[in-house]
Amino acid sequence: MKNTEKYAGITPAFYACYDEKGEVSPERVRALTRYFMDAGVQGLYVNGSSGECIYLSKEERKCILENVCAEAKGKLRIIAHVACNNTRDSEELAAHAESLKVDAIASIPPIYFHLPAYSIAEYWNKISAAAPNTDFIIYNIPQLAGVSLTADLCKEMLKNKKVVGVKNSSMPVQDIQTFKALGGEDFAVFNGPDEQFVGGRAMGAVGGIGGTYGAMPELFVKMNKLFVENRITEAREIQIKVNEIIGMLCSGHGNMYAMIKEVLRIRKGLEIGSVRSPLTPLTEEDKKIAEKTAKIIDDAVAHFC
Ligand SMILES: CC(=O)N[C@H](C=O)[C@@H](O)[C@H](O)[C@H](O)CO
Ligand SMILES: CC(=O)C(=O)O
Repeated sequence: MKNTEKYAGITPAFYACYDEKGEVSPERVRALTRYFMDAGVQGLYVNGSSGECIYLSKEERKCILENVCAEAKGKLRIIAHVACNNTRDSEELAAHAESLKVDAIASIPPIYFHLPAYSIAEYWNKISAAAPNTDFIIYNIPQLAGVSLTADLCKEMLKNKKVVGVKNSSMPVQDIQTFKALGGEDFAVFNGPDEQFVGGRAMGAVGGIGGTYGAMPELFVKMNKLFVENRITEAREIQIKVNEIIGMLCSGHGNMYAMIKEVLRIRKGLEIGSVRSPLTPLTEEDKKIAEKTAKIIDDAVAHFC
C-alpha cells in the first residue's frame, strides 16, 4: 500500500491515562482506545507530547503501547512515538514497538542541548535501526524541541529508506509543501497544528496528528471528509468552530490536557485521570470552562456532523 494511503486521515494523539492515584491505568488505556475506535478515526499516535511522554518512564510507555495495540487489534493504524532524550532508551522503545507490530515509530529530535544536524541524524538513524522493519516518521516541532528540521537534515534522513514521512508541527503551512517536495509523491506529511488542519491539508498533508482531536474527533473526521470531497468552504466553517473550542481548552489555569480529559469525562463518561506534575491540574473554575466547552462541542457535532 502507498504511504499516502496508509497514513491518510485522522490520527489523534493518545492521552496518558491515569488512575485516581496518578498511576498509568491499563484498563483506562483500553477504554480510551475503544472510544477512538468508535469515533471512526484512522489511527492513533501513542506516547507523543499529548501522551505526556516526557513525564513517563520507559516501562509506563511500554505498558500504554501494549494495551493500545491489544485493544486496537490491527483495526487502527498505530504510530508509536519512541523518543527519549537519550539514544539508548529510545532504541529500547523502538525495538519494543516493532515487537508489537506497530505501523510506524516516530521521534522528536533530542531536546535541551541544541545538537548539530549530524548528531540528530545519527540519533534518528540509530532509533530506526533498532526497529529495522518498521516505518520511521520524523517529528518536527521546533517551538518545543528547540531545533528545526531543515531541508538539509530532511534530505540526509531520506537516505534512510524506512523514513516515510514527517509529522510537521511548525507553524508555517509552507513547511508541509517543502517536506513533501523533498520526500516525493509517496511521502506522508502530517499536519501538526490542529488550528490549521484545513490549511495543512491544502498544502499537501495526507491528514493530521493532533493533540486536541480526542476532545472532538467527530469534528476532525468530518472536516477531513469534507476536504476529500473538495467541500472546502464547509470544512473551513468547522475549522473556525474548532479553533474557538481550542481557545477555550487553553483558557484555564490548569493544563490543556487536563481540560481535555475533563471534557472527555463530561461528554463520554470516560475517566482517564488528570495530568502528571509539573503539568497543572484543573481548578474548580476550570471545571466550569470544561462544562461550557463540552456543551459547545456537543452543539457543533449536532450542527456539522
Ligand atoms: C505544539 C503542539 O503541541 N502541537 C500539537 C501537535 O502538533 C498540536 O496538536 C496542538 O496540541 C494543538 O494544535 C493545540 O494547540
Ligand atoms: C499532538 C501530538 O502530535 C503529540 O502528541 O505529539
